Amino acid sequence: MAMAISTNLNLVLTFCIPTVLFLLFVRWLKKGRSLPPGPFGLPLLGNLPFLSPDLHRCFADLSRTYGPVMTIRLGCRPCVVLSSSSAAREALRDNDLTFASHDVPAAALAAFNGINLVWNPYGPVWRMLRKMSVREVLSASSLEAVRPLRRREVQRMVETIHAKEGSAVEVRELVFLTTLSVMFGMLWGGTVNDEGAGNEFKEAMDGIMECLGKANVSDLFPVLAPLDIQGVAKQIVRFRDSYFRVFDSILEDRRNEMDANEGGGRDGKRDFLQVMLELLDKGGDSQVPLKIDQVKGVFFDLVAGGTDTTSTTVEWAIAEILNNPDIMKKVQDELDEVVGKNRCVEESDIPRLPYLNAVMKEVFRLHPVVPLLVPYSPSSSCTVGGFSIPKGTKVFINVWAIHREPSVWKDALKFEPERFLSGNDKYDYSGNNFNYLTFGSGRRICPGIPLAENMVMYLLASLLHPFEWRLPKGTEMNLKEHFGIVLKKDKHLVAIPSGRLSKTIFSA
Ligand code: HEM
Repeated sequence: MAMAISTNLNLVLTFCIPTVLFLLFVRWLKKGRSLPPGPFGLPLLGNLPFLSPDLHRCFADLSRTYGPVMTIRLGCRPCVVLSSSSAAREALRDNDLTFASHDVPAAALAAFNGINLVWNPYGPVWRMLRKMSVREVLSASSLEAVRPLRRREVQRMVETIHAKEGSAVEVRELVFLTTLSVMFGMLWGGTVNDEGAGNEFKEAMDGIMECLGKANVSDLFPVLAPLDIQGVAKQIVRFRDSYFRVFDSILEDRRNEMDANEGGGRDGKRDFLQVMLELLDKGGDSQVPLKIDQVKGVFFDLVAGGTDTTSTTVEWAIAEILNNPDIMKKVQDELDEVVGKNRCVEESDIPRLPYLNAVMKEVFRLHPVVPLLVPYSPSSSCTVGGFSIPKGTKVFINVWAIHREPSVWKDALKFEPERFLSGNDKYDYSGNNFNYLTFGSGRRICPGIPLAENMVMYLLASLLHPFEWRLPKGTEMNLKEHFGIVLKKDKHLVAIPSGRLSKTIFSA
């Protein structure tokens, strides 16, 4: 009897399991048939074993074989990569409402479920949070109101560099701390240096960004997400909690100040924190209630979204300029002509620096720091390039590849700011020119464009007007990229500054 049961069990194991696996495989293949073409992958693992870590490059190479609308299987998940301007236009303009929500990675879901801007689905909460951020922080009038703050922080950076003349400086770190201070100042009047909050916040933010950048089994095999096999969800929640603690202490200080000033803000100013707290006390705007966690989520988005991107762009710019001495000379000649040698650059000089502006545009083209944008998740099935894309597919838009398309960009791989000097108007940041999409397009286009444009120009001018830069002896320029949510330099740029203007103008 026992032997008969064991034989039956063996039969089941020998025939049924392979049959079930085979049927699952056939279903998986059939399901994929209506999707755009793409490289053949392995069952379960998909194309994972064959992809290189530089996803933007790897996707660009594959799209030359499989076309501008291509399927890639990341583990169990079929994803679609769009690599041409016409495919991007079809998604982000012709199907803008369908492409109005981002795909939410498992780690982001664990830490920010519904509380921030980037990963909130399109709808009333997202609209309210975005409206608040633009109106109170990123609009022209809000930015104008904090011009002195940017001036103070940029001057601080210049002083720091003066103190380090002749020694090696890590450019990105300096610029990062400056942009972080600007963001802190704009949001709640803090700075990185004089508040203990600065370092703790930075640590928590770095931790969260690192977790978000990890290849997470939970994203590749969503059925396994509840197990959190690598512990990424657990880690990110720990970092988020430590960010929340920093925020709570800032909040408590502000509440105390408000009580002491009978509801008024710090020094009578209404910064973003103040506005959000007043709104919170009112219970939200007329349609949507606001929760304290959403205030924390949006703060995080603005700081994280504004600092890494800006400082990485400036680092790429200085690297390219150092690599092209002619361009360095043209930038400095323009600065000397417009600003002169007897005063510091001011923000008001920026509109009169067309060559530097062209340099910035060329950096945005050749080194778009968000190379695949923030991946999308179509809210219903749709058609792009004649292929159907099912609802909920993760869709990447390879801006990095679009910006290097040889039929659009002459000498596409060359760093050539001059291309933006004639016909400059053709390439702005509105997201209407689908050959040039550094800030994305459509409903999710970056809301920080005016600040980003202003900061990149002001920082570059303030690095290049007062200083000459050279590489440390025995080092060579390395323009290799390191793929991540933000496309960084593989090795951070280290350069040596030396003064080119009289120091007395900086103490004036
Ligand atoms: C060089 C600087 C910057 C670049 C290249 C950049 C690029 C981008 C890109 C590509 C997106 C995604 C767009 C899409 O999904 O189509 C984005 C979204 C976003 N950016 Fe920026 N950004 C920069 C600076 C800033 C700044 C300074 C802020 C604010 C302080 C900011 C805040 C945001 C936010 C909140 C989102 C999410 C918007 C949403 O989902 O509705 N960014 N950015």
